[in-house]
Parts: sequence; structure tokens; C-alpha cells
Amino acid sequence: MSIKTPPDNSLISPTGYVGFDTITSQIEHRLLKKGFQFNIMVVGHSGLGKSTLINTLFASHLIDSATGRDISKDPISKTTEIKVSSHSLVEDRVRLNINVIDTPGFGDQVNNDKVWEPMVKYIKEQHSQYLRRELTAQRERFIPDTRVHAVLYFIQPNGKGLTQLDIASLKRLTEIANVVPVIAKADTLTMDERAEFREIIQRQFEKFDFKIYPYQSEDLTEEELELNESIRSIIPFAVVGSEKEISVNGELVRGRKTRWGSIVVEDINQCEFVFLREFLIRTHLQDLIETTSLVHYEGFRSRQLIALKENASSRASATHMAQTSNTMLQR
Ligand SMILES: Nc1nc2c(ncn2[C@@H]2O[C@H](COP(=O)(O)OP(=O)(O)OP(=O)(O)O)[C@@H](O)[C@H]2O)c(=O)[nH]1
Repeated sequence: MSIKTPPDNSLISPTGYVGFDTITSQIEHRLLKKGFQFNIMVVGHSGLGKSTLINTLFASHLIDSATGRDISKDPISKTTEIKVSSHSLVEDRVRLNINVIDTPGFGDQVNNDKVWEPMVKYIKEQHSQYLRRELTAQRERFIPDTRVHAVLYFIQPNGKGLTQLDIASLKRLTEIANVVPVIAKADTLTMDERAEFREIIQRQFEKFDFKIYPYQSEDLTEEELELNESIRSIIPFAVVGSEKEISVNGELVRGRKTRWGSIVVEDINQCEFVFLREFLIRTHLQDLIETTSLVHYEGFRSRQLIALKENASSRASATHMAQTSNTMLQR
């Protein structure tokens, strides 16, 4: 970073130039040095294309498929695991550190009661760790942020709607994190089927009162409100992922060859992958991080601190009562 001199090159500017307009470049310099941290959790049945979509989104091979198998052909029973992998991507001068939190085994067990538990536990643990570090006497300058900024929730393209397992999981997850639902493997549905399926799901979101990100907020400008409204109208995004390139009209593009022809992942007339990427990475990445901190973490923090205070005051009143009864007994 170079020292910016006033327009006339003297340190005391007769034009009254002070130089606080450089604050934006000072912030930019600091942010670029530090890099950005983004933590994304992927949730959904095995074989729904979670690994493929994450790798397509970031145009890098970040995670391996846990099994690469098709659940409809090869269902097995196991427990949900939490697998975190860390990556660092650089674009221009910006470094993005990504933690991908994969949840292999979700919904594959014979008994799917409380299938959401490992995910909810993980999200809360990250909040709790952050709070502990914040409350230490010698607080670190930068607390490492492992809080989950977005949960990409994969809905099976069954054409019927959310399953009981989806409803139970979405209920818990939307209470504590920014959930972005997607219709997985949308190429297995026709355009009409996708539109109908989306409507069914949107009605279910309303019926169960799920708080789906992006949220309404009074702080937003007219333009931001409009953008969020248009995003909400296409949630859940009907997406197709592919790590492979195929040839279409002599051009190499990211896509899939199907029995009915080719699907070009980045063609907005064929699927909504581009809208999802635009939303997650290009317009709402910073908002996802801020909302996690200001809404979800803040809620967790205040609940914990109130509980601590209540515990302390009930302990204090128990001690007081014990002391009073001791004194009375001694009389
Ligand atoms: N038709 C279609 N197939 C897809 C799509 N995305 C991925 N696949 C294929 O589906 C299979 C499973 O994809 P994965 O990305 O491994 O799925 P996953 O959800 O990560 O599976 P696990 O790692 O087992 O949990 C692979 O053969 C992919 O090529 C898609 O959008 N449409």
C-alpha cells in the first residue's frame, strides 16, 4: 500500500483535503490480507449430486463423492457423519477460504428418527466454540470462524414434494442457519414438472412456516428488497451439476449427456445453476456471513448468556437460602 498524498503533493493541503476518503482502500487492503472465510454445509440423500454441485459451483474439485452410488439402486444403512474439508481459492487478489461440511449417510439409515441431530449439533458446537473464545479474558484479535454460513439442502426430484424427513430436518436447520434449498438433479424432470414441483414445495415452506434465507429486513434498500423477492420466487433452485465438459455445436461446455440430449449447466434456459451461483457467490456471500453472525449466532449467544445468568442467580439464591436456614438453625 502506498501513502496517498493530497492532490497538490503537500502534506498540509490548502484545499482542506484531509484524506479520510482512503479509508475504503485501507479496509480493502486489510480484508485482502486476511482473506475471507466461508463455511458451507451440504445436506441431502446420498447420490443426489452434492459433491458434483459443490465442485461445479466453485469450479474446482473440492470434495470427492462419498460413494458415487445411486441410492435408488443401492440403498444401505449407516449413520450420518460430519466430514469437514478446507480449501483456499484465489481469484484476482482475493483469497477465499472455504470449509465444506459434508454429511454422508444422511437419511440412509433404517430408522431416520432425529436424522437432523448430527447437523444441528455441529452447527451449535461452532457457535458455542466461538462464544467461548469471545468470552475469554484475553480475547484473540481474530477468532477463527467455523460457524456455518449456509446450508445447501438437496431435495429429491420426486415430483411429489418434501418428505417427512425433509420437513423434520428443514424445521430444525432453518431455526439455526441460513438454509438454501435446491431441487437436485433437475434434469430428471421436465420443465413443467419442475415448475409444478417448485410450487408444491413453496406451499409446504409456507404451511410449515420455514424461515428460508434470504430474510426480509427493514435495513434493506428498495433494490435489495426487489432482488430478494425475485430470488425467493425461484427457491428452491432447480439445479444440474457436472464436473465434465461436453461438446455442444463444436464448443466445449460444462454439461451432461442424457438419453434425451445434452444439458448445459450454465444455460439459464435449461436449469437454474447460474442463478444459484450468482446468488450464493456473487450477490449474497457477504450477507450470508453477516446474517450468520448477526441473526443466528446472536440468537444463540443471547440465549446462552441469559441461561448462564439464570443459573448463576438460582445458585446465588440457593446459597442465600442455605445460609439463612443455617443461621436460623444456629439460633
Ligand atoms: N442426472 C444427473 N446426475 C447427476 C447430477 N449431479 C451429479 N450427478 C451424478 O449422480 C451421481 C452421484 O453424484 P455425487 O455428486 O457423488 O452425489 P453425492 O450426493 O455427493 O453422493 P454421496 O457422496 O454418495 O453422498 C454421479 O454419478 C454424478 O455424476 C445432476 O445434476 N444430474
